[in-house]
Amino acid sequence: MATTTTISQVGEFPLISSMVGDLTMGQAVTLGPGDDGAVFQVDGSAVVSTDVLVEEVHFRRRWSTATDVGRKAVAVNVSDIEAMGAVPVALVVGFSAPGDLPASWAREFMAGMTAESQKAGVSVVGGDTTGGPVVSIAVTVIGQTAGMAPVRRDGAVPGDEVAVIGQLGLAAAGLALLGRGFRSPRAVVAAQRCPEVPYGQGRVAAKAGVHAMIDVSDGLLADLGHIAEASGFAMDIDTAKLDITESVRTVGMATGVDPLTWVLAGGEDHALAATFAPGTVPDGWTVVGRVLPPDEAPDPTVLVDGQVWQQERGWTHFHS
Ligand SMILES: Nc1ncnc2c1ncn2[C@@H]1O[C@H](COP(=O)(O)OP(=O)(O)OP(=O)(O)O)[C@@H](O)[C@H]1O
Ligand SMILES: Cc1ncc(C[n+]2csc(CCOP(=O)(O)O)c2C)c(N)n1
Ligand SMILES: [Mg+2]
Repeated sequence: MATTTTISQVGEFPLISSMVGDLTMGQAVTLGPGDDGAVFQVDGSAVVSTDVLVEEVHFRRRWSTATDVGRKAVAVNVSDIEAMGAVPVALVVGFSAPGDLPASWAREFMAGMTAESQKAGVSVVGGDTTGGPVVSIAVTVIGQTAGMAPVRRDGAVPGDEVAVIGQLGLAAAGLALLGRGFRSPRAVVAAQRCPEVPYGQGRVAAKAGVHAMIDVSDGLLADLGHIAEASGFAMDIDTAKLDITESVRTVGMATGVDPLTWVLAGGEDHALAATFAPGTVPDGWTVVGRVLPPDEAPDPTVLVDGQVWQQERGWTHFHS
């Protein structure tokens, strides 16, 4: 019977060597993995963000390959740097796993991180590896402002156009499918395994003078709600302007779910949502609503077709 080599059989330091062996460093990196710290240059202010992925909470090993999880760990982190209008530079990864994890899983996870890092233009410069009860991944990403002000959540003003770029609803539709034991349509399942982050578009928005921006990790309404609250103004989303992808409609029909609920409240697509002065929305972005003056809507909330949305607005941890 074939046996699988586990990470406990390999041992901590040989495991680390096998995980970092194929990493390549970008030009800004002067010292990569191997010392007590990594060293790299940033242009302007450093922008830092961190995101944790926990097995059975953010992914299941029977739903996603190690490569998918590695790619997702990079994508969800770089997405926050995009949302700040900054440029990603470096990542560090905390990796915990049970001793019986196949060593190949750990190596393929790093191959996924490497592939997505190359797509996003960022280097994995270091990390930490420990034992733990389940696979847990904590990635910290460092970006640079490179001559532009960081884009915050509190800059929306009445009259702004609310616009999005990237996918909406696919990852949630994919989760619904995987949870029911299906593996197709492929596009939605792929989006749940790893989102298609619109790399570079955060910077495009910053150059266009975007007023406020966020990445859609929990759900469009929940995340736009953070902009509304931070800025102190309400927004109205016009559902007729939302693009509901054909595959999301198909999954909705098959499962008896209104696909609009995934587009409005499904998390994990890591699209970008932002507000712009009228007429300044960059090419490729879709205008889906507007920021309202206080006399039209006094509470800083997100309305849907002018009405209060009575259903879920997005994902929250710790819900029962
Ligand atoms: N344990 C913590 N300690 C300090 N700050 C935290 C902690 N958890 C969250 N924050 C901060 O609270 C804010 C909201 O956190 P959250 O994880 O919701 O970030 P997000 O960007 O909205 O989501 P995502 O990372 O999924 O895109 C962020 O500024 C984050 O840095
Ligand atoms: C096994 C499994 N169960 C549920 C989900 C759905 N899910 C988990 S976290 C999250 C929001 C973003 O998280 P965070 O706020 O931590 O960035 C969503 C929609 C999943 N992906 N896998
Ligand atoms: Mg975010």
